Amino acid sequence: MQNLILASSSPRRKELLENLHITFEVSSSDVDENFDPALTPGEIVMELSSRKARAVSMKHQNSFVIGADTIVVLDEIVLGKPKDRADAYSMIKKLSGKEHSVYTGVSIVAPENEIKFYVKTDVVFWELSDEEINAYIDTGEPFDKAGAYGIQGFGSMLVKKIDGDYFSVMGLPISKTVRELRNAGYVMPFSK
Ligand SMILES: Cc1cn([C@H]2C[C@H](O)[C@@H](COP(=O)(O)OP(=O)(O)OP(=O)(O)O)O2)c(=O)[nH]c1=O
Repeated sequence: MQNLILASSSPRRKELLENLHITFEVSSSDVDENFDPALTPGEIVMELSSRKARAVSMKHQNSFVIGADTIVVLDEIVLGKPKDRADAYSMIKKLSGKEHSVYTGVSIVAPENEIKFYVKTDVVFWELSDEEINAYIDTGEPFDKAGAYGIQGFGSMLVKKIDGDYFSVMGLPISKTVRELRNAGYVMPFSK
């Protein structure tokens, strides 16, 4: 029986994997999320996802461990999670009326190998009034999310257009993740 572990504290990533009705454990560990500013966005999210997966893999040998990391990039500036309300306001204000890219990196540490990849999705926000931005922050939704919004919640109202993978914006490109899990040697049981 192969053991699958999601190395993440994100409820969204857990939900996306649960949709497949496969058995897995959740185990996360704190890793240093600082990165070399010379890296490209794709390299950043692959490096951070790999740190998360490798940290958990050290405690669970012979398992398939999935780590992921999501960032928002606007005009080459990386937006992570907002520190406070003012930071959330400033991020959403910058995103208003513009296109940005969401990068999610995934790393699968398998017993024999490690596979890393990233998915880039372009998202366009409506032009937002200060009132709309403040009302959105009042929902409390921005605080644990890269770019200070969640496309799957109230944040869906901010989004005019998306080009790419919706699930990747939510935090895990589930379809490509499954394909790469198979490539890493994991046998997908399509049972309930
Ligand atoms: C842009 C966007 C991000 N997010 C979330 C996905 C991630 O959970 C979070 C980015 O932070 P991450 O550091 O990628 O992940 P995390 O700290 O939530 O969880 P862990 O490191 O334990 O895996 O932002 C959404 O839920 N919806 C969105 O639309």
